[in-house]
Amino acid sequence: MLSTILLLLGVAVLYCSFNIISGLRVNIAAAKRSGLPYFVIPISPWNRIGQIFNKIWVPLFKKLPRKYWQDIEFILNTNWQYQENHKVFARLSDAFLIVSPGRIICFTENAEALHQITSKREAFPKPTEAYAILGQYGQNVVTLEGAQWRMHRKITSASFNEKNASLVFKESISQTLGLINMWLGPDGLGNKTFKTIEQDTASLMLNIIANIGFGLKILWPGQEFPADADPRLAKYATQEAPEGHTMSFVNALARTLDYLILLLVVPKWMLRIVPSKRAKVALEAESNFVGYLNEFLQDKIEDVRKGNNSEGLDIMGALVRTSYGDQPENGSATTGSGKKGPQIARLSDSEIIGNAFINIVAGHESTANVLHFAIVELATNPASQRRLQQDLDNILGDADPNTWDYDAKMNLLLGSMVGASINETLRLVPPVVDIPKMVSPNQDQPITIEGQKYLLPRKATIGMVAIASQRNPRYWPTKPSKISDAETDIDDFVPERWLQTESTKNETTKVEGADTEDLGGYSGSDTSAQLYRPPRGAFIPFSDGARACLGRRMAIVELVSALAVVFQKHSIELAVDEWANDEQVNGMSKDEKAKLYRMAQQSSRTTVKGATSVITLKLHGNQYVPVRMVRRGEERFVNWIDS
Ligand code: HEM
Repeated sequence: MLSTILLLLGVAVLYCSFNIISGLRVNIAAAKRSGLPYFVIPISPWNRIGQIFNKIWVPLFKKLPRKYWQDIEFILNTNWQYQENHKVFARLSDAFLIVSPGRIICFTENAEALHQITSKREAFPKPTEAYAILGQYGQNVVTLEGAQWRMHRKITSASFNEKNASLVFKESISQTLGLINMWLGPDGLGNKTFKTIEQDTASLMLNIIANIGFGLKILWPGQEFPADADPRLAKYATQEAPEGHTMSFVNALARTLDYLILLLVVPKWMLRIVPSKRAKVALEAESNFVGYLNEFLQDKIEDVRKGNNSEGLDIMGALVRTSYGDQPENGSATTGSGKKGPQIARLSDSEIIGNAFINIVAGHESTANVLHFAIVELATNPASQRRLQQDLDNILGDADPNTWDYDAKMNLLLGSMVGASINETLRLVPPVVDIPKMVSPNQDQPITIEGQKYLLPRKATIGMVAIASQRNPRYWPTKPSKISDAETDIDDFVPERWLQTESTKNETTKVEGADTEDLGGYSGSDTSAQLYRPPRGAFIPFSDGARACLGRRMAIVELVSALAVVFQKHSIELAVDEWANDEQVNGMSKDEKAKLYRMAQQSSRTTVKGATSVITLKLHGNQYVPVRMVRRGEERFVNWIDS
């Protein structure tokens, strides 16, 4: 008996070893054919099990002679895209392959290559398995490919139009005024240190998408539920758990997002039995959140059946109408099943919930991260903050934000330091650092870099390392760094670089076989015509092509309005409490204050460098940059530092 077990084990080990070795040989041969530099690694950096057992196999791998791992040591760090970014490509090549027995990954930061990849959706589709985490509550426009994706994209994109962008502008202004009230405190004077800027910007963006996208009114502390609002929506608004729930809607969503990976990776039955507080909170949050979404779905079905229409993007209404309305939504007409007559595409309830979930998540976390980093960077770089305020004075004067006109002001703001600061933040700390694609399984695909053709192996995964091309000095105007001994300021926050318009580097090469179908969503440029235009492919914080971000115009409008409202009448300063209290600061000379602020600037820059990418790039754990909001004219530092 024992010998049979041993024999079977031996055969299994031999079979696995054979598969590993032959897989590696096939992949190395394909990598050689590609013409790109390649590096061999025993376990793919995108292998989930490899990631979990990182601490075991990596030290073993490093026991091999240095020459086998020194070039690719960076890849063993899961946060390398943000920490190393362009430096890796400068050392290795604009595009290179990482070859393991199970997979080939092509990492590239080359703008020409990135432009070709995003322009040809069928040759370079999405590797849908990488999106499993976002499909937990139902398949949706982010997690699908092919004909199903096309159907979801057409249905969801209908709401993202320019008419709704002006509603987003209005709502963002009103919500940001609510946030400012909270930051200034009950006496309205501000100048108190707060450490919650990341959570607060997340609340702001959640309030905006919940209201404008779903008609849900979430309240700031001290606000009351409007008397004329639909009473069915009151339960989403409160900070307390309403009847039938053990957590408020906002809390359930925030905790579900915190534990999204845990909820995906660990089976539910295991989470139920393990004696862990995290597991308990994760399950409670998820059950509350899914409960809210289901109740919301039922309310919307009732509305659609009664013919009630909501204002705004009404994303849930658009989704529900495809399945429960008489008329299919724009573009959802055919599934191409080959039967006579057009087939009406209908989303299942789980797909409706999946798309609602993805729009709430995608619609608030990324935008909140960008606003958070933009405010922190402007506090860290007072000269840029002052220049931004000058532009705001010229464009808006001291007009009440509630009277700002979208058509008259939006383009002016986009072409000013406001647009420049948003772009610079997206360049340096984009929420998505590495956008995954793959080579179609049918055949190898050619790409051209500087006139040279390369052949990307079929089925290879692609990492479009946006954050590296966005820090490649070849594509950007630079000057010597003012804050470090680096040769250029490419890694520094310098929004002023966007104000240089004389560049001629922006000619776009025509991509042969590029997609031509209009699949909805905003098709204009991400950057204002008044600002620097980098070469196509070098600036892709929202990705590009048919699968570019659906919400990019909405995000830009939210960010422009929020920054304009915050800085029109207020300044943001880094808090210095760690080194001196208010009384000590008041007694300091200018030189002493400048020295003090330099310490805060240094500390802020170090904290921002510690951001990590878990779904999106942000400050995880207990990291934060403490700041103060003050009324303009009452600054202690930012009205003169670095002048
Ligand atoms: C600054 C804010 C944002 C950034 C940087 C951003 C970035 C991105 C990126 C890089 C992608 C492509 C992801 C991939 O291919 O894997 C994407 C897709 C998407 N984003 Fe955004 N996003 C932002 C805000 C928003 C907002 C506000 C919404 C909606 C309200 C939204 C909805 C979506 C959707 C639905 C997709 C999937 C599109 C498709 O695959 O067809 N995003 N976003």
